[in-house]
Amino acid sequence: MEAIYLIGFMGSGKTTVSRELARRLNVAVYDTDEEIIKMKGKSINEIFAADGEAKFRLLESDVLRSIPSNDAVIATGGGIVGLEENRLYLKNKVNVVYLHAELENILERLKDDDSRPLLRKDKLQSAEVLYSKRLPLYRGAAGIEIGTSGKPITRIVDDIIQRMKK
Ligand SMILES: Nc1ncnc2c1ncn2[C@@H]1O[C@H](COP(=O)(O)OP(=O)(O)OP(=O)(O)O)[C@@H](O)[C@H]1O
Ligand SMILES: O=C(O)C1=C[C@@H](O)[C@@H](O)[C@H](O)C1
Ligand SMILES: [Mg+2]
Repeated sequence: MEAIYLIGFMGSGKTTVSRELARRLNVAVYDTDEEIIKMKGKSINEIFAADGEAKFRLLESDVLRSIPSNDAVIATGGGIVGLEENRLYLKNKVNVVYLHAELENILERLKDDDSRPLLRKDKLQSAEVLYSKRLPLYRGAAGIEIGTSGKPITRIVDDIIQRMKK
């Protein structure tokens, strides 16, 4: 099976959906954020604070390329589409799924979660700017778009399985 790459904004459900989707398809699951956390032995907040976002992006790009592109579901970080080299890498993959959620839903999902350095409470205005900037990048990189607002995880997984190419 060609790997399924999940892309989308923070809180769109990539990590949550990837686990259930991999379980259903009986394949391995990877998460670029988790791989980076394991590699560095630090949280994303700590990596951003100590090394800066640019360094994190380089690591993320390396990690994306190190993950097998067969028999796997891959949850990516919300900012993976920031670098052109990653957009081009994903463009060549068959199953790139953009999980779409309205910003309003995202902020509600993440209101008690402070693990994302680019979505701090004092930065909500910039979240809107980032969301608008990223939207066309996700849509440009993905061959499949799945709406997630108001949908339970099992339904999102069903929708992906129905639309994936083998
Ligand atoms: N369809 C959904 N309905 C309701 N809550 C959801 C849905 N999808 C995800 N969530 C919740 O939103 C939160 C964030 O989800 P998750 O960590 O999977 O997002 P993510 O896309 O991996 O974000 P990031 O880019 O920051 O890694 C979790 O608490 C999760 O339970
Ligand atoms: O959207 C983003 O830029 C990010 C999303 C998360 O998955 C993490 O990769 C990190 O918090 C940055
Ligand atoms: Mg995630």
